Amino acid sequence: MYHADELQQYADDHTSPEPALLGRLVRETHLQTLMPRMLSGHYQGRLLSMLSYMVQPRRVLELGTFTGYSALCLAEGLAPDGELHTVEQNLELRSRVERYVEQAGLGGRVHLYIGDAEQVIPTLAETWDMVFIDADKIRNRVYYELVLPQVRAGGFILIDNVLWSGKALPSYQLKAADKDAHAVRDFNDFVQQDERVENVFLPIRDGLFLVRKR
Ligand SMILES: C[S@@+](CC[C@H](N)C(=O)[O-])C[C@H]1O[C@@H](n2cnc3c(N)ncnc32)[C@H](O)[C@@H]1O
Repeated sequence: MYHADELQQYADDHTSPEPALLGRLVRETHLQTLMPRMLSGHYQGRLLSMLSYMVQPRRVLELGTFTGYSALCLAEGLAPDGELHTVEQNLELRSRVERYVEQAGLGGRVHLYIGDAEQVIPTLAETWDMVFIDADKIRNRVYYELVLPQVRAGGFILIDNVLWSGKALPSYQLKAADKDAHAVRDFNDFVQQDERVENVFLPIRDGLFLVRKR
């Protein structure tokens, strides 16, 4: 048998390197933000990029931009006329995201909205090929129900942190007051019985749900 850390190291070592621009963004995020571990990082970022190249989406929606790491990854595989729309509630993150979007040559194709995702989603009159839900986990279900009608049949919703540091697992003794963890568990169980979609739970990093609208 092998240790989980060794497995992750091996997977990292056999995954294409992080583009230099993203490496700079990671460094800046660590130096200048309070919770740098929120960004997707090398391994999951390369997976998001790969999924984007596979789908070649025309319209991507992201909820929870943070410093823009996953947005840049998801934008890599956009169709030639594709656009990524990303929503972030923290105004202080705006200038950095916009700077990196420009440096990535994605100006005009990545649209950042500053505001609460629940308020912004209904204002976006788009049909999404791909949605990445990575904001406040307690509202995963709210976001899922808001975006699902806007996702095209056969389109994808990805949801991050569905393991919630292992607290999603039934053997973990959850405190009644741990509302985030209960919400993540309830959401995961809900998706599993939702006949509108097909789903695969990937136990990578902090858990990534792949959901396809039927
Ligand atoms: C886990 S981080 C996103 C990480 C980013 N997707 C990445 O992989 O690099 C979550 C972000 O969601 C934002 N957020 C939390 N609640 C939100 C809300 N209601 N509406 C919009 N953004 C929100 C937070 O400010 C934070 O920047």
